[in-house]
Amino acid sequence: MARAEGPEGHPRTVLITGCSSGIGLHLAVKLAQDPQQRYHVIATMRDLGKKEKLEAAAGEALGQTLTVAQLDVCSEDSMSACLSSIEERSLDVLVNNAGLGIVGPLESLNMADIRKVFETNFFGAVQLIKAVLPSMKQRRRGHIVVVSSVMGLQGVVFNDIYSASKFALEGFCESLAVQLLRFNIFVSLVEPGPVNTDFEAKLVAQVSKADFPGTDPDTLSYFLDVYLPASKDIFQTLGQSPEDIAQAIAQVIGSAQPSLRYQTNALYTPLTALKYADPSGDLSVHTFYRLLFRCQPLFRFSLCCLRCLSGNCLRPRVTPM
Ligand SMILES: NC(=O)C1=CN([C@@H]2O[C@H](COP(=O)(O)OP(=O)(O)OC[C@H]3O[C@@H](n4cnc5c(N)ncnc54)[C@H](OP(=O)(O)O)[C@@H]3O)[C@@H](O)[C@H]2O)C=CC1
Ligand SMILES: CC1=C(/C=C/C(C)=C/C=C/C(C)=C/C=O)C(C)(C)CCC1
Repeated sequence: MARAEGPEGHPRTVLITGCSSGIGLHLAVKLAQDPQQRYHVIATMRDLGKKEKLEAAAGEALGQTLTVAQLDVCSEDSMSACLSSIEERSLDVLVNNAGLGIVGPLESLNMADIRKVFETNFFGAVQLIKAVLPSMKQRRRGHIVVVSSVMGLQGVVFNDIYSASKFALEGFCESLAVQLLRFNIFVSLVEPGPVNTDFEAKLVAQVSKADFPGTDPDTLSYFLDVYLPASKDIFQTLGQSPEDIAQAIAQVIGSAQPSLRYQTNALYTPLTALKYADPSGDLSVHTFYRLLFRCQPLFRFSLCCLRCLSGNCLRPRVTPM
């Protein structure tokens, strides 16, 4: 089986979506600053007005091994314009990173916001992958990377829609991988747990503006008083950095025989493993239920232990004002 690398000595062209912040920004910079100069990065974002942060982080790589381009994954025109501008450089690696979060009681979410999450997280990736497949198949070479999530493997309470959008990506990639292997094209799902980027802040901002129509008091209390504080703990205790994820994705891209799945957070894997230990789902549901509703104090204690085990017990805790 041919290796996933490009032709000898030529840098591989990598297109990344969602590079205005977070994981996408860190990955674009990391690949563009590759010591062996193995990559030419096309770092895309939907709003070029936000490119300063990326350009500042890219330093001398800007204009050399890093090009910034506009791409809104929800717009077919934007995608076609971006892809045709790179026609002469056929794409070796596509990283579908762009994504949108949504959290809260299902009754309180409106269908337009629900659809926007699927348009971005799922159909945006589908549209791009569909567009690049013919040229990758023609060249019998390519690597499609999708930034999924632990929530694409195991649902999390009050993350019903977001998790569903990532499950959709998992089923899509799992199916595509078999056919593409025939063409020496690899598909890789990267599944981070909580990552400390703007992602969580955007969710908190959404929640602070929400008035939760159609939600009963008990559900609202479980969400606001139980889930949100526990979720904050999780980000503080288990949260990885966008740099950690960029490093993990760079290794996936540099692999000669990339796998289909890569979880990035060893502390989270016991939770995504539960459903394989008990296919009925009872173990997963009851474990999450107990972690959330039964052992709040113990859960926080166990998170503190996890934090200490992972060597972060000296990490300054930001206490809400
Ligand atoms: N943070 C976390 O805990 C985790 C995140 N993930 C996934 O990682 C990926 C990156 O998220 P992260 O870096 O954390 O968060 P950020 O919110 O920092 O990054 C999300 C990026 O997606 C972009 N984006 C959103 N909608 C579109 C669109 N229609 N077209 C193009 N770009 C778009 C955003 O651009 P803009 O600035 O214009 O909004 C932003 O650049 C997402 O797929 C997310 O689901 C997975 C596991 C954990
Ligand atoms: C683990 C866990 C919880 C929260 C998990 C969270 C909040 C995970 C976030 C993952 C993200 C942000 C993925 C993004 O794609 C609860 C429900 C609080 C309690 C039960 C155990």
